[in-house]
Amino acid sequence: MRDHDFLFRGSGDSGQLLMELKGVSKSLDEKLILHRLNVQLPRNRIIGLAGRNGSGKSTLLKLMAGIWKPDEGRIFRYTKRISYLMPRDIFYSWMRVRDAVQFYQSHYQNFASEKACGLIENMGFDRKTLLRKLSDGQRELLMLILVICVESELYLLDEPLTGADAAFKRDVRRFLMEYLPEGASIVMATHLLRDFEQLFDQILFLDHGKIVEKDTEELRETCGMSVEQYYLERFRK
Ligand SMILES: Nc1ncnc2c1ncn2[C@@H]1O[C@H](COP(=O)(O)OP(=O)(O)OP(=O)(O)O)[C@@H](O)[C@H]1O
Repeated sequence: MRDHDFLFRGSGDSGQLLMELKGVSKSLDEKLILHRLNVQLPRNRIIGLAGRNGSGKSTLLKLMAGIWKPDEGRIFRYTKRISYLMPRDIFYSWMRVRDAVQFYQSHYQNFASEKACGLIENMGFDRKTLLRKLSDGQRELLMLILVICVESELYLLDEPLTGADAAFKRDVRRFLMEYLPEGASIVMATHLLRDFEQLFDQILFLDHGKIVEKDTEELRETCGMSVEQYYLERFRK
């Protein structure tokens, strides 16, 4: 297997795949960001996406989401039910929690309103609160709840949590395990490897435009390393 190839072990059956990238390259402002990537996204996996600042994580997620097109190569999507959470939310500051819910209700046919309202209440949100009065962590959590409640098969999450405290992150891990629709997959770009590695089945590291894939269980068992330790070793230079 070439270093930049990510091939899910035992796969090859596109029926079990949600997406496949073949030879995908992308340049921005004439700078090569992603170079001939081969990526397969299977069902029922939580996949971390890691790499240094500027390594191309957001670029890759935008390509997967169909927001940007590759310069070279092809992306095969085997599902149309893809939800993308961008790193910054798009809501106006005059909006309240209930307006954000309504925005999702009116924009996404497959938005599970009842589930969203229940979760929002369970997580302690008041529907009347102005979004600008929420803390960064609360706002991130709200956006995550809304996006997970769009019933999808693939969730592309671009740094969903940056301002969350430890207890919050624990709640979010539980929330993702519990409320992710059956068989759905997540690709989550994050710098918070220590916080989320227990959640990840696999991890994709972006390194100089290429991808290195690791099975997290294998890393722990065979190499005796956590994802974060591996990352620090590999990206030391
Ligand atoms: N719209 C754009 N136009 C030109 N260059 C861009 C654009 N967006 C990103 N870039 C550049 O592409 C490279 C990859 O950016 P990207 O945002 O994908 O990285 P990232 O891994 O998500 O970074 P971070 O971890 O800091 O969020 C960076 O060098 C960035 O400056």
